[in-house]
Amino acid sequence: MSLSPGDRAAAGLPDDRPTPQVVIEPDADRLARAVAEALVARLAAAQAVHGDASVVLTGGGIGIAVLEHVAGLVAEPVREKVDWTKVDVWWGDERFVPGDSAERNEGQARRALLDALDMPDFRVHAMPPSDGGFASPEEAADEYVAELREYAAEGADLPRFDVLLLGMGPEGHTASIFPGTPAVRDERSVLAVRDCPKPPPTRVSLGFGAINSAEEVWVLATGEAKAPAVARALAGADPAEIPVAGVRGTRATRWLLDGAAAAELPRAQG
Ligand SMILES: O=C(O)[C@H](O)[C@@H](O)[C@H](O)[C@H](O)COP(=O)(O)O
Repeated sequence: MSLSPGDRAAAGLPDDRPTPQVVIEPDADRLARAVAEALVARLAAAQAVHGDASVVLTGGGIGIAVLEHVAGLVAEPVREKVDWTKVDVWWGDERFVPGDSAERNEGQARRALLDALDMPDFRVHAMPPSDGGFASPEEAADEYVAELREYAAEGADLPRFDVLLLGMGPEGHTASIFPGTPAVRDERSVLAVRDCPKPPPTRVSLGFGAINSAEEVWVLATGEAKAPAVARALAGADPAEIPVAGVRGTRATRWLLDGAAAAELPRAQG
């Protein structure tokens, strides 16, 4: 019998998920290009098995750069094997600001890629904006819980996530789970986040339960400012202090780094 990671933890058993893999590209642009190619291949493979595919997007510089590179691949149809009408797009976190704000991860992703794809609206699962009919981030989080459930298999709360992309901050935050905040110990799949140290302060985020349900979790990091947190996370830091240390896919966890972000890893990893 195979136990879920949560059941294993409750039974005091060690985590049996695959060891994280580290991939290092020389610079941010080559990293974004390599991740874009890997993402297209992963989504095509998921469609070959399931008929459809799903990806969870992140905001942040490298997350959006990856989408721009995917848009470049889409423009080269010979290389592109994804049926974008059969890809569900979710978000790992979102800023609770008006829908037309430049701060929205959704808007950035639309401009970088989604607007260029022929995707049906029902496949694009943006987290609600502050002017979207939900008075608070708590209500917006509840709405996202309901949307996730609607796309889940019978009896489940979460749909299948084939790939979940995450950025990270220099202090180790990921999605909108920040060090030392209540979110690090919150079991719910979607969280309202207030007083976020990185502006804007009010956000909606997936929690660890939802993030770690993904088949593959890909952590993207570039630049020397991220190097200390990358090294601490991969050395097994407490997720309450370095939240990105707490992310794991059920089938794979990949740390996709540029040389600067990998600079403080021990030789065997870097
Ligand atoms: O809403 C956000 O701010 C992001 O989702 C956040 O988690 C981001 O991915 C990291 O802060 C990395 O951002 P950079 O790649 O821009 O450093």
